[in-house]
Order: sequence, then C-alpha cells, then structure tokens
Amino acid sequence: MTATIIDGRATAQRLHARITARVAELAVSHSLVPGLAVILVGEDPASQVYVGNKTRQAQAAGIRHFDHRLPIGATTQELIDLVKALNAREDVHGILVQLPLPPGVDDSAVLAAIDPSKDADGFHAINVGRLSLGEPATVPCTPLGCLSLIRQVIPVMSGKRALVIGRSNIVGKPMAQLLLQNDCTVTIAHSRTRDLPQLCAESDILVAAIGRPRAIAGAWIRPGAVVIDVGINRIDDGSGKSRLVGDVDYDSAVLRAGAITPVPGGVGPMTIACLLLNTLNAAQRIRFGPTAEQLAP
Ligand SMILES: Nc1nc(=O)c2c([nH]1)NC[C@@H]1CN(c3ccc(C(=O)N[C@@H](CCC(=O)O)C(=O)O)cc3)C=[N+]21
Repeated sequence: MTATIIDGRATAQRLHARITARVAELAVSHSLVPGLAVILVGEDPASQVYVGNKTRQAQAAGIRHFDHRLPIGATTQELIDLVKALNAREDVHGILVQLPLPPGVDDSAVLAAIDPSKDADGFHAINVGRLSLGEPATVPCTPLGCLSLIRQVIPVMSGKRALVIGRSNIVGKPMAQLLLQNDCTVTIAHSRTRDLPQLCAESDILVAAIGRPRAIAGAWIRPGAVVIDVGINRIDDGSGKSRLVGDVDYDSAVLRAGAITPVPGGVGPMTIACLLLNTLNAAQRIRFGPTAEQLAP
C-alpha cells in the first residue's frame, strides 16, 4: 500500500480563493478591508522568509498588511506599547507577534497585551481558555490547518484514536483540543513519554509536532493511519546544500500510512491561509458583532 498524499498547497489555495472572494464582497458591501499587523523583532532569516510569504499572500487576498520590524534590542515595554497602539487602530483587525521573541523579552506579557478580539494567532489566554471550554474562540493557525487536512481524509473522526506528539502551546495543546472536540480519543506524547512506538502503533491519526528531523520512523506507524507532519526542519543533505524535512521519516512512512502530508507543501501553506482566515473572521466580528457570519476553514 502507498499513502494518499494530502496536498496542503492545493488545499491552502482553495481556502485562499474563498477568503479572497469574501474580502472582495466585504469591500463592496460594507467598505470593510480586513487589516493584519505583524510584529517581527530581530533578523532571524527563517522568520523573515515566513513574514515575507505572509505579506504577499495577505496582499493577494485583498487584506491590508502592516509590517512592524523592530531591532533585536527591543524591550518588552516597547513591544507592549506597539501592541496597544495596534489594538486602538480601527484599520487593524488581526495582530501577530512573530515567535520566538529574543531572549530577555517577556513573550507572555506581550501576548497578554493583544486585544483578544484581534488575536490572529489565538495565543492569548482568553482564546486558549475559550477553546478548552468549547466556546467560540480564535484557534491557532497551525492546528486549525491540520484539522482541515485531517477532515479531507476522515470526515467523521468520532472514536478515532489520535496521537499528538508534542505539547507546545502553539501546536500540540490546541491540536489535542480540536481533536477532542471532534470526539477523538486523544493522547499527547512528549519528550518524557515511554514507548512512543507502541503509542504510534495504536493510533489512527498521528500529528507530529516535535521539531526533530525524521524522528518518527515509518515502522512505528499503524498501517493505514493518517499522518500529519507539522515539522519544518532545515537539514544539511550531505553535499553542503540544505533541504526541508519533517518530523516524520517520510520515505518509510509513506509505505505504511493511509494518508500523509508532505514537507514542504503540507501543513506550512495551511498555516498561512488560516492566519488570513482568522484575520478576516476577526474583522467580521469586530464590525458586525459576535453573531457575525464566519468563513469556515
Ligand atoms: N506568532 C507566530 N505565528 C506563527 O504562525 C509562526 C510564528 N509565530 N513563528 C514561526 C512559525 C513558522 N511558521 C511557518 C508557517 C508557514 C510555513 C510554510 O509555508 N512553509 C512552506 C515551506 C517554506 C520554505 O520553503 O521554507 C511549506 O511547508 O511548504 C513555514 C513556517 C509560522 N510560525
């Protein structure tokens, strides 16, 4: 058996097209143009690439984009002041603070300063709490994108055994919440977990978000399982050139899985599309109130 390849790039393009259409409608009918502000501190090259991609895609969708680049020495207070200024702007509906912030900056204080209604990433404690309560919440972009990819191959997840590998606040924990909401039986594995291969062998859905290149062996995967690879690891390919690999050993996993996301072209493009989705939906809620129509992922 060889796995169905879940095409994240194509899925993200379809979502992007629906977002673009809704943005155009809002401009005509309500003169509403969603705005996304991005704060990037320092010069990390990977972050610059990601922010650049996002800028282009926001613009292509008709979403206004405000770039704030701060020097590496920016202080917690400077960042909080900038966030508060963006909270107050009527033309900004989504705020994203690119993580990680430089050492010495109190990232939780900066995230806490974001108006929860403008929290494009869903990292604010209010949105984290709402998600865990099952209330309407802004959901972090990467897990939201992963859920949409899983749904393509498993429309009804009820009763499925799902394993989330990784317990970060930005991927692992919210991913587990979303799977739980979809009536999966959810296990969260992490660096102290014993017998990960056995847990993998029991899982119908596997989401790998540990940040270690090819750490999940194909031989561990339950035959026919759905494998979502969140990892984006740049490795030396031996000849001095670098390439991207996931947290899953793709070449062996593709022979056992029922469906699998590639890296690149899997989860990454969905993360960006979901960021635009969160910004659009925030703009609709801010303008039309809590019962505003929302675009589905
Ligand atoms: N507040 C915050 N929110 C984030 O969502 C956030 C963040 N900080 N910090 C950094 C990470 C990283 N991230 C990526 C998103 C898309 C791709 C992406 O599109 N990747 C392409 C490949 C890109 C390439 O070739 O390098 C792909 O997987 O196909 C990658 C990385 C969002 N992040």
